[in-house]
Amino acid sequence: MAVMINIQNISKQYKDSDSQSLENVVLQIPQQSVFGLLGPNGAGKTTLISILCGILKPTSGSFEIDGSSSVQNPSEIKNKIGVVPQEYALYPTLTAFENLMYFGSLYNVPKKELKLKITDYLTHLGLSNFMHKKVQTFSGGMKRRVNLIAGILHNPKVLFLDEPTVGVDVQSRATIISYLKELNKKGTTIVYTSHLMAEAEDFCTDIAIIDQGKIFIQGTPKELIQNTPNARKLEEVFIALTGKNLRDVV
Ligand SMILES: Nc1ncnc2c1ncn2[C@@H]1O[C@H](COP(=O)(O)OP(=O)(O)OP(=O)(O)O)[C@@H](O)[C@H]1O
Repeated sequence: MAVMINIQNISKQYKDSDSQSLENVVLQIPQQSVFGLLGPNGAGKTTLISILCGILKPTSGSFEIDGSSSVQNPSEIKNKIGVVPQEYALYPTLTAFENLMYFGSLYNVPKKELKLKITDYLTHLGLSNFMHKKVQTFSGGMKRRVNLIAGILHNPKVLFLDEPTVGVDVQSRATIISYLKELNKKGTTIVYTSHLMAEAEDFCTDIAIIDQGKIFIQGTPKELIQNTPNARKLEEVFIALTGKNLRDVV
């Protein structure tokens, strides 16, 4: 197995917190996998993804992406990854096209190439008729699709998505997942978080279940189901490992 992301003993404790949000996380994410990072609320998924994207610094530990080290070559990593955050990162008063021209220019994609790409991606994701409309008039599903395009304009080798289908209708979700599958087929490694177990079971080639900052288990959906007594689907594996207790914290 060729490894795309190698995570070595990452721990994270936020400044104002008395417990660790990640504790000695060790993970290997295979090249060209669709890797699902699953866990209950507060498990540490966003924290881990934010560290891998360079948005947060770990308290200890390091990682490599495509052979580039987070300690020695963080700027090399920046060019290899794309990020689709949970919150919309779009300017509401700009059009979809203007938003994407802005995000593409941050990665120095040449203007002519950028225009062609934006038109192509918006068309593929069913938004060709809305290209020049302001994003503030868009539905949640339309914003999610523009948010996704913003993360892939520079052809990243690895794409991180934090709950890319949250709050969207069935149609938008199907469009997003099938587009991501196409990207993956062409070579992009995808790391994604979700609370939707059926979606993850269908979409992911590999899964890690995280809870209270620790990785519990890693494997293909099939392996995880086969290795859990009486489980027929991923949701049952998830409940068997993480329990039924609510994870509300204030
Ligand atoms: N900025 C912060 N300061 C202090 N603690 C934080 C901060 N951000 C997250 N935490 C804590 O770190 C832990 C992990 O949070 P994180 O957001 O990574 O979980 P998550 O798995 O992404 O949850 P969700 O599914 O709700 O998005 C939680 O206990 C959370 O309260």
